[in-house]
Amino acid sequence: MADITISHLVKTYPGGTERATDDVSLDIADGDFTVLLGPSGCGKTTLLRMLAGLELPDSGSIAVGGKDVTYLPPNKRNMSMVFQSYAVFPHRKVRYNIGFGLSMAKKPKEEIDRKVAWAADLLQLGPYLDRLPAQLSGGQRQRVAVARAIVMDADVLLMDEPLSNLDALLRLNFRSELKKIVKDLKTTTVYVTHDQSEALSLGDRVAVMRKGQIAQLGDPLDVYDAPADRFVGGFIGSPPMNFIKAAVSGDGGALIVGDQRLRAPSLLQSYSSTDVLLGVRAENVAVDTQRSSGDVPGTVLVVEPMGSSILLTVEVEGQTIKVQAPPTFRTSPGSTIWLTFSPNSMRFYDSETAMALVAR
Ligand SMILES: Nc1ncnc2c1ncn2[C@@H]1O[C@H](COP(=O)(O)OP(=O)(O)OP(=O)(O)O)[C@@H](O)[C@H]1O
Repeated sequence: MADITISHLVKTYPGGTERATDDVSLDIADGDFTVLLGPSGCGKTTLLRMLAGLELPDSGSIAVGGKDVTYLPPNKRNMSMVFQSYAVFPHRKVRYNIGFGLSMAKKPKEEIDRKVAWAADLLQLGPYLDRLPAQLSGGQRQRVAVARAIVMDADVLLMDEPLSNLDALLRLNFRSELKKIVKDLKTTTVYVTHDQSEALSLGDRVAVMRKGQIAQLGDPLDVYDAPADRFVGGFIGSPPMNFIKAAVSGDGGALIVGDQRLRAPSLLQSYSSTDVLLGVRAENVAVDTQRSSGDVPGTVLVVEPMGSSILLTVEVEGQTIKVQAPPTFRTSPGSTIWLTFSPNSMRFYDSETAMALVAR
């Protein structure tokens, strides 16, 4: 069993004024693929490096399989790490690079050969085993780094932005390959990225980090569908979630957006006479050129055909939002269109704290 229990990890770098991780606690089940996601500087690499033993926390603890590893050196933790920079030895052949960790661990040659062949096969590196890294493409070099990590039979696989040096297409292809490989291996994996689409596609769970803390932890689709606060809604999704200033009527029955009154969901009944933020995803706004079927008028500012949809920038009651219209929808800048917010996909946030409203 290689479940991970992270408890109250605090880390401030020497000379730093802010905590790089600020009381982070996280439980990761055996075999789970957990993604740490967040903007630059939010502390995800620091958390990963503390898991690896490359940094020590000021306080808090890390247990793997029930064993406290907080202050163990990296080589005593049975973890493998894949870095963003590949970190392959340039003057050594692919074969040597993949088997490096096993050689260091003084494994028998026969075992090293067998595992290198297995990993090379899995990552389609068989034909390149006798090449030098410089004779490989970026994607192939990244595969070598992954192969080197998986031959180790580690309890935990740690990956720090492993796809960030690849171009967009390669990244997309390798992402799905990586997902399949890690799923087959069933190794507990912690993966750091600032790319929200990578987090959504790869993770069993995603921990969205902000300023050294976990802002939300959950199934990627749940986090996408119901962000815990405005920060998470704005960070996950492309385009980000729309946040529209609104108010609840005095009787709690209506949601007021500018001059428009919409039926308020039952959640809002206990928030009568309160200013709220309405959160709605671009794909959950229906559009029509006719008033009859729409609730709220908007003025089209920008029309961007995306192939499978049309992305509209629309001004609604003095606020700008993004709307994803079907590819057949025809409009032009300056036109008035009618919008309907799908009731089940409306989310509500406190207008001051920007935290999701809960039933009360
Ligand atoms: N070696 C270091 N010395 C001092 N401060 C550091 C060091 N490494 C990171 N920090 C600081 O700690 C905070 C968290 O950094 P960290 O690298 O963990 O963030 P991150 O989310 O991984 O960012 P990125 O995506 O840019 O790598 C930042 O404010 C950063 O400036």
